[in-house]
Amino acid sequence: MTARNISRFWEWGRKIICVGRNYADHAKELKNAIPTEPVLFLKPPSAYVREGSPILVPLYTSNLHHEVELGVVIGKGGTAIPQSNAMEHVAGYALCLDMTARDIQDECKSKGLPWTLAKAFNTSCPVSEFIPRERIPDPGNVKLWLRVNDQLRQSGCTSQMIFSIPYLISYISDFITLEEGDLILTGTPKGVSAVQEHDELQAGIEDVVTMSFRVDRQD
Ligand SMILES: O=C([O-])CC(=O)C(=O)O
Ligand SMILES: [Mg+2]
Repeated sequence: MTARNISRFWEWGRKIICVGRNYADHAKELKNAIPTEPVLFLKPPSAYVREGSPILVPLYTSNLHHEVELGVVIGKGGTAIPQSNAMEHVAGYALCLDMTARDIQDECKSKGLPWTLAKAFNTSCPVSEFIPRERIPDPGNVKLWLRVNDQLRQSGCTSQMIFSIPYLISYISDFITLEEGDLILTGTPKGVSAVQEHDELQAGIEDVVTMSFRVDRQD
């Protein structure tokens, strides 16, 4: 029997926990209040898409947005993890996109309904290759960027996060047990905008990784 390899965590079928409004500049651009506690939502493992496969625009949206985010891959599970030990639970990182049907999210927000169809559809979580934690010694200070058809749309630094990675791991694990292979999306900086069929998205963590995805309409 071969041991499972964390570097293909997206094949493990574990959960994807997303943090929203973790950058003040992004909360402001969508006219949301700055949160006093992390805003959490989930994506299913079927949301994963890897380079080489397209991001598919759901048929029900006419305003699909990109959100570039640092993803944290859990290496050691736990419940009620103290902040002081939190980084021992991290196996590594991945650059992620939190693809969002903004029109559907707006409708859900105004009706007080959950964001599931806005956030959790197939291909709503493009991910880069796995980045072992040694390659990002200070995850609280890395630059993220995203370009659409070679135009810079998002550029931010994880130092702008409202809630730090150790805080998020500790907070989430108080309510949702973290398991090896889980992924935490840590929120997006400002600059989110719409993408169309045939667009090319390129994103990167400065000096660490780049990835590219094409946008296609669903048949
Ligand atoms: O949809 C939103 O604005 C919330 C979110 O995911 C983020 O801030 O990254
Ligand atoms: Mg997001």
